Amino acid sequence: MIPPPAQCLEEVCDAIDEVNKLKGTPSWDDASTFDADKDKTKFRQYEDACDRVKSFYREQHEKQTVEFNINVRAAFKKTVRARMGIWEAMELLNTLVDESDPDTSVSQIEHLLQTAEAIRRDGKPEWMQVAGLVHDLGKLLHIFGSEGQWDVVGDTFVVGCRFSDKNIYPDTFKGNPDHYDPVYSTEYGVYAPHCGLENVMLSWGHDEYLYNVLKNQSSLPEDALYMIRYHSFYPWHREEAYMHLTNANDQRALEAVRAFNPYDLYSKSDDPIDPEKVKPYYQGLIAKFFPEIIEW
Ligand SMILES: O[C@H]1[C@H](O)[C@@H](O)[C@H](O)[C@@H](O)[C@H]1O
Ligand SMILES: [Fe+2]
Ligand SMILES: [Fe+2]
Repeated sequence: MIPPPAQCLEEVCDAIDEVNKLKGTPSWDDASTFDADKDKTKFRQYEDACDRVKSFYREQHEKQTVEFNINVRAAFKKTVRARMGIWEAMELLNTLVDESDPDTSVSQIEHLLQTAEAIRRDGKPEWMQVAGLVHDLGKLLHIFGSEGQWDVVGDTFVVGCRFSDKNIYPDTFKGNPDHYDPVYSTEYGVYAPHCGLENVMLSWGHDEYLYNVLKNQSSLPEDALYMIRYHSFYPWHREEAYMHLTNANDQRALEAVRAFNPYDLYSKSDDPIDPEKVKPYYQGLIAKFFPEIIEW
């Protein structure tokens, strides 16, 4: 049945939800029941974090300049770092211990599987399970030869305009030369008001890298790519910083990322998973959304 023409914004939104339901794209209103029983005060306690986490962020906040971000993107485009499939990439990543993360001591493959399994248990669509499965694979950058962990892991933020004090450890940006730049230190910096996040340079790391690798090498829907690209952008998706740079399209992205976040964060306390047990299931999903070999 063709729905009657919509009268107002609310009806337009309802109509979009209706179409999405038909397509199997979830509406994010009924996002997650998964985090209800989690004690959220146990996660992301940066004030109480160990020195490893604090010094990680000091270094990252001092070194992620506009200049670095322009150069690293140019270098990214020049080469293919490796050729391999998704599962192989997950196994390779397993050697990394993330210095920025106060909440997980499990290996990276386990974190990916815990995220995917939590999404699966909640009855979410296959593409979202896959987003969970791969979302941190960008951390491979560290194995391919990044400068350190500061250009791979951790929360992301905008470069090219004033650093928001909603970032964690905001004082540490005083060590970043951009903090004193006459343009980069202003509210809008190099950006026009509401230019949209796609036109904004986020600090370089596993989100930006993986998004760029997968956008042309998967059949994942746009919402999955938003989840990958913005999952570490806590100052935005949790603290609502940088809203002066977003446009209407980013609203959809925000809903998708917020729907994804509890699975990423709160599954860190779930029971361990044996990769071999779930491998056949996820290899089936991988085959649906990715070519056998990815150019990393
Ligand atoms: O420490 C964590 C970790 O590196 C995650 O992979 C990233 O997405 C988070 O934003 C960050 O806080
Ligand atoms: Fe991540
Ligand atoms: Fe994660």
